[in-house]
Amino acid sequence: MNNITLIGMPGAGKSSIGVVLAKVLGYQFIDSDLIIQKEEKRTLSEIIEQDGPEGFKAVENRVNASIQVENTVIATGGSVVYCDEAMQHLRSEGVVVYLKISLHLLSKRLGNLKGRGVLLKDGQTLESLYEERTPLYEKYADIIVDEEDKDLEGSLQLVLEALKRGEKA
Ligand SMILES: Nc1ncnc2c1ncn2[C@@H]1O[C@H](COP(=O)(O)OP(=O)(O)O)[C@@H](O)[C@H]1O
Ligand SMILES: O=C(O)C1=C[C@@H](OP(=O)(O)O)[C@@H](O)[C@H](O)C1
Ligand SMILES: [Mg+2]
Repeated sequence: MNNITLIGMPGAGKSSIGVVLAKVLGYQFIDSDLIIQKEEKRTLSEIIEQDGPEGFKAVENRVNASIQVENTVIATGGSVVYCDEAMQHLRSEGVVVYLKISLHLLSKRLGNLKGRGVLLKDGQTLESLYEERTPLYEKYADIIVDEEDKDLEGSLQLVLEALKRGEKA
């Protein structure tokens, strides 16, 4: 209960903002990507390579749906919004914050998508992935924080302010 779950595109800052957010609030921090790796005893890229995108989503759903923590900031992987059971669970255990970043900024921030292990269909562009996922992030978000063009500290402040206001999407 009382968890803060961060969702958003890969590179939006869920992992890097999440750990500092937890420090500021006196919360614990977990990154569900790291839990997946620990439980599977494989890296994310190994899981994607060996099990394919659908296999990875099944693992991602199972692991995220079984997270049991309190007063914890949870940084999820960008593809968790394909996992409805996991998202319903995370929503029931606290507030879900969508870290929104513009496609323009994201393209500048992200280098090699494949190298980062992003779940792309063959030939899919970042733009098409962004369009596919945006409605899903919006659907599951209680709060949407637009990072605009802030640095990490600036984005963190925006998240803290939004949480304080308790803005509902
Ligand atoms: N305003 C910002 N908010 C968050 N991260 C930022 C920001 N500006 C630059 N970055 C950089 O973008 C990257 C975000 O990566 P990461 O935290 O791994 O994202 P995610 O977990 O959402 O994939 C980091 O290298 C971080 O330093
Ligand atoms: O968006 C994606 O398809 C993915 C994002 C990654 O996490 P980050 O969002 O933390 O980069 C990781 O879960 C996996 O490689 C797939
Ligand atoms: Mg991350």
